[in-house]
Amino acid sequence: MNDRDSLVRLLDLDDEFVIDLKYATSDNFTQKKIYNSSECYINKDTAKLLIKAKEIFKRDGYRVKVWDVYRPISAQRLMYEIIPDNNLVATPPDMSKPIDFEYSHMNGMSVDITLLDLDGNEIEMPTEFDDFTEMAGLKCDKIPPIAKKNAEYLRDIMESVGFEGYDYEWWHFNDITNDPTPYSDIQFE
Ligand SMILES: C[C@@H](N)C(=O)N[C@H](C)C(=O)O
Ligand SMILES: [Zn+2]
Repeated sequence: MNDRDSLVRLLDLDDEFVIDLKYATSDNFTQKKIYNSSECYINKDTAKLLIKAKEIFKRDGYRVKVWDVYRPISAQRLMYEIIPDNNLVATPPDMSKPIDFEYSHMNGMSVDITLLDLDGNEIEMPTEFDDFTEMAGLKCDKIPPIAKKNAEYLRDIMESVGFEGYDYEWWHFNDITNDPTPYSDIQFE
């Protein structure tokens, strides 16, 4: 299987997700459009977990909005040049050396998501997407109670299906269930 074969277009598997790929617009922290396509691609096994979570959210009266999943290595490099802090933007790999692959956006195994109510409004969360302040971490004691409760609910459901939440960003989840596939640099058109 080549790198491309492990990725699928999320909406081809399930059309109930709301896709709002921020990096396909200039409305993101880089202030540049860094993806050519606004389609969301994801590792096909990670997609199964995300669909499982979506079913639970749906039962509870929410929809899932997806801000980012697969991210080409070159996009990761560009982001890291702007914020060179591995806690906030993962350090891009040196592909000339042997690598132990992990879950990552660069193999479509990390997802950045939030929840919408049934009217399509984002529910209250601790911060906006890619707000790189301490408020984005669920351990921050300044988060308003409703936002904290919502973000903990999001995390608890995601963890119940096989993702792991991330201490620095309430919206980011890693697939810790499936074997990591290689990173790739595919620009979807
Ligand atoms: C940039 C932000 N949305 C994000 O995904 N950060 C994590 C740490 C990453 O780059 O993998
Ligand atoms: Zn992320």
